[in-house]
Amino acid sequence: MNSSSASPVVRITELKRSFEQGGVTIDVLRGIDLEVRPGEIVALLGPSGSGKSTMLQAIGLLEGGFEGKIEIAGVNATALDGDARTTLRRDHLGFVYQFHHLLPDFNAIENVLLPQLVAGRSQEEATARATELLVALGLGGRLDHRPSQLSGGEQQRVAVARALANKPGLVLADEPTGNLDEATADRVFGEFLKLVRGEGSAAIVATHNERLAQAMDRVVRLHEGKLE
Ligand SMILES: Nc1ncnc2c1ncn2[C@@H]1O[C@H](COP(=O)(O)OP(=O)(O)OP(=O)(O)O)[C@@H](O)[C@H]1O
Repeated sequence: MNSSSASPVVRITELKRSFEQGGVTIDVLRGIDLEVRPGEIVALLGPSGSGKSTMLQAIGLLEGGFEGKIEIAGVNATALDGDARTTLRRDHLGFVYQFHHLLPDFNAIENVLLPQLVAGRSQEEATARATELLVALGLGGRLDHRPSQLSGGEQQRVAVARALANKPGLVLADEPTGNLDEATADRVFGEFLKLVRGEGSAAIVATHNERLAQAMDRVVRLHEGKLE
């Protein structure tokens, strides 16, 4: 089956999200439709405040309060209860944020192991997978370093390895290199793309950076609550 005929890893229909602030309603997402195919890497561009993070949080099943439909791997997530959503998220989604959110008391390999153990993988299997990913990201010599003993670029690489650990069909990345200097951001972003492509995962990557966006398979733009 080629990727154009494969069913989408995510399908969003008429996604809407508003916030009440001081008695005023702000309509941030005003009806978003998007389909992402397996292995497709989509850049989500838009100015600050346009709703990129809000959209990723909805797709990541991290927040309620929206209208519309979100299907992940063919499952209508909007119809699920909390536990079933958590399982769907764990089995199909990986997350990378602007700040690494690694656990400070655990070293690199443990940070990548933990989500796999939660998903029921054996310690041996999880260790092998974590090592494979960290080595692929050039961190073979940093496996037992804690986040505070790593550079910013290294911390983000560990966060990338953690996001991919459970082989998610879809990675959601919110400004994944936004906290790094330009040269480091370019390097880490290149490694991120290579690894995601190698793994065959799809991704939606929110960014301000037009140049990084052009390296992806497709660019969509958020403007006044709609995708262009
Ligand atoms: N919990 C909330 N309560 C009220 N308003 C919110 C809340 N979360 C987001 N907003 C508003 O929604 C709009 C979109 O925010 P969002 O963080 O999604 O934008 P963004 O495109 O990711 O911006 P940036 O690129 O600066 O991260 C903003 O105007 C923001 O103030």
